[in-house]
Amino acid sequence: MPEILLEARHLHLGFRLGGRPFKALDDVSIAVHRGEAVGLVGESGSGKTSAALALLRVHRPAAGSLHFAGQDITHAPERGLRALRRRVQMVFQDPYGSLDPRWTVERIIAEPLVAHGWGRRDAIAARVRDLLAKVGLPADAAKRLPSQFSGGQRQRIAIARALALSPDLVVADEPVSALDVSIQAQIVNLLQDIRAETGVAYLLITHDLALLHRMTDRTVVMYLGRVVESGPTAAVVAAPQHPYTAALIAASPAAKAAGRERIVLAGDPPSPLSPPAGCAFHPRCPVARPRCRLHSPPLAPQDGGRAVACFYPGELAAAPALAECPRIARNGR
Ligand SMILES: Nc1ncnc2c1ncn2[C@@H]1O[C@H](COP(=O)(O)OP(=O)(O)OP(=O)(O)O)[C@@H](O)[C@H]1O
Repeated sequence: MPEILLEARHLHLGFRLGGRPFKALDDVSIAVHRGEAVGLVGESGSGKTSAALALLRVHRPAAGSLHFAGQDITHAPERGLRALRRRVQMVFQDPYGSLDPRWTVERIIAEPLVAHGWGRRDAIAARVRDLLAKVGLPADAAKRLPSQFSGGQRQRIAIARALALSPDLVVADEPVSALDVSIQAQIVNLLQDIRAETGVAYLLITHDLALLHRMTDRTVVMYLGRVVESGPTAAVVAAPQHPYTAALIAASPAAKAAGRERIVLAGDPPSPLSPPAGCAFHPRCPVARPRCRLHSPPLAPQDGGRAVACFYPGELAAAPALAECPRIARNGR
C-alpha cells in the first residue's frame, strides 16, 4: 500500500443551527493514500463537504487528529499548514462562482503560483500556457475573462488552476454536477487522464454513484455526519453491506438505465439537530429491528478492507426485491 497522504482519525465537528448545536461530523475517519482516488458519497447534508473542509483544516475539528504526509497537523498554526495548502487543491461544483469574473484566465491560473512564490513572470506565463494545453484550452484563452467561456470550459480553467502547483491531492466537490450531461463525460475523462499522467490523488465528493464507480478506488459512505460504510469501490457497489448504501445504489440513474426499476429512499434524512436514537438510519431502514432503535452500531471492520456500521450487514443488498421493501417507496414518475 502506498504512503498515506492525508488522514483524519475520529474527527468530531460541531456547528450551530439557529443557535442550537449539532454534530456535523461524528467520529469520522478517512484516509487518502498517495495516488488513490477516494469517493465520499451520501445525500445532501450528510457531511461530505464538512468532512473535506475539516480534512483541509478549513474547519477546525473539535476532536480527533489530522495527519498530512506523516506530519501531525491537528493543531498546527496557519504557517504550519503551508505544505498542505500547496499540495492539496480544490475544484468546486460551480465553475461560475469559483472564478473571479474580473480576472483574466491567466491571472486566475497564475494566482496560486504567485502566492507560493513560483519563479519569474515569464516562467509563470509559460506554466500557464502548459496548463491550458493540459486541460484542452487554446493558448489565447489566457487573455480572456471567465464570462467568455462555457460551463465546461470554465471547469477546465478551475482544473488548470488546481493543477498549477502540481498538487499531490485534488479535492473535487461535485465537479461535474453543475454541467450539461453532454459535457460531464468530457470533464470526467480529463480528470481521469490527468490522474493517469500525474499520479495525483483525488478525494471526490459526490452523490452520483455512477461517477463514484467510474472514478474511485475506494468509497466512504456518509449518513448524518457518520461513516456508515467504507471499502474498495468495486466491492461496495457490487455488494453493499449497509442498507443505506444498497438503497443509494438502487436509486441511482445507472440502476435505472440497467433496466432495474428506479427506487428512491423514502423521506428526507432526519434533522441533524435531533438525530434518531440508536442507529440514525433506522427510521428509513427496511431491515431495522428493535435493537437498531436502541443502539448505534459501531463501524466494524470486515474482510477485504471493508467496514460497515450495521447490525445486519448485507441483508438489504441480498434482498431480491428491494422495491418491495415497505419503507423504500417507488419513484412516482
Ligand atoms: N458553516 C456551517 N455552519 C453551520 N452549519 C453548517 C455549516 N456548513 C454545513 N452545515 C450543516 O452541516 C450539515 C452537513 O453539511 P455538508 O455541507 O457537509 O453536507 P454535504 O453532504 O456536503 O451536503 P451537500 O451535498 O448538500 O453539499 C448540514 O446540516 C449543513 O446544513
